[in-house]
Amino acid sequence: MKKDQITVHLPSQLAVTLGPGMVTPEENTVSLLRQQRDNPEWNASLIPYWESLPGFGGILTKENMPTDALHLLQDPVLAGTSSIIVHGAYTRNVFYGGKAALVESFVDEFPGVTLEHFQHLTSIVASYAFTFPNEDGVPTRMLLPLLDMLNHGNEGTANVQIIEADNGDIYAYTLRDVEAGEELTHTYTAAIRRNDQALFHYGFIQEYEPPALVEQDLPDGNLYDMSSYSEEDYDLGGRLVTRQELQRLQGILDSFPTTMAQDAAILQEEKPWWQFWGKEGPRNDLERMFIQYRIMRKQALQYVHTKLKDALIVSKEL
Ligand SMILES: C[S@@+](CC[C@H](N)C(=O)[O-])C[C@H]1O[C@@H](n2cnc3c(N)ncnc32)[C@H](O)[C@@H]1O
Repeated sequence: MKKDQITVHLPSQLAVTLGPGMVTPEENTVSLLRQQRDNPEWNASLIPYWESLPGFGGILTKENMPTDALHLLQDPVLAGTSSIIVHGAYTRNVFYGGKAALVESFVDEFPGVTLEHFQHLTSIVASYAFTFPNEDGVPTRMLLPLLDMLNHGNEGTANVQIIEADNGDIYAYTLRDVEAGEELTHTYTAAIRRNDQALFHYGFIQEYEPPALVEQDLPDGNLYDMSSYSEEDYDLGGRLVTRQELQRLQGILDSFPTTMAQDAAILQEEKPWWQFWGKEGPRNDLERMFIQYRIMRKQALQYVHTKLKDALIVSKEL
């Protein structure tokens, strides 16, 4: 396909509107469940779409990620008090009626919808939905069949862009020429190029060359916003080329309980089936990813630390 060609055209009536984009995915999920219950014909017409979505365990995000292995991340932010645990608790809290403004009792309003079902659906809403303005210009979250089959590609790599036309129809069009057989990807948000954000919001991580710092390791980084700093600020003459910054990075590196070599060895370990509650050694793909996450994080810190040290030596500050 050539650049600027339409790869998918989704008529507006096929969009599943979930409500305002600025509320929590839990609220959007309650709205989805109500629509499914109140419009059985519409719901039935979408069965092929519902069936195309991942089943239990097929998607793990901050809403439904198991917490017993979070320590493997060696990441007090992701596994700490402001993060995956808190988000999981919020989702459960909504289900158990702790947010009565959303739903007083799931059991009464949605008999048959289990906590597991609600967590799973919320995770899908959080990681599959798009936000576009509705006819009044209000940012609105919606599920877009077909278009949500596209994986994320970082800026510069992604080959399609998704836009909403004035009539509400949604299009994916090519950003460059695309070879036959090439996977189509679009950039969900620029922030996903940082692995803590990718893991938190979408349940995956990516390898980079050169390695990329996670968001929270940049001086003003956090899980919700892009930091105003980047690795280029560690280049010679860059605004992060200071001895204090070198110490800050060293402090983070020193805080890890294992080295990269130890992590690599742990990743290779086969966990005997009887050692289920052992301290280390991955038991499944999720645990493997958690250990890979901490390895990639350390690689990036080490890479940037070396680059910064070299810049300080060249500029005679060290
Ligand atoms: C909107 S869905 C994309 C379609 C999904 N892969 C599927 O088969 O249904 C978003 C989810 O796909 C996965 N995903 C998207 N981009 C990815 C990528 N670049 N690498 C790995 N997984 C990705 C993540 O699980 C993410 O939460």
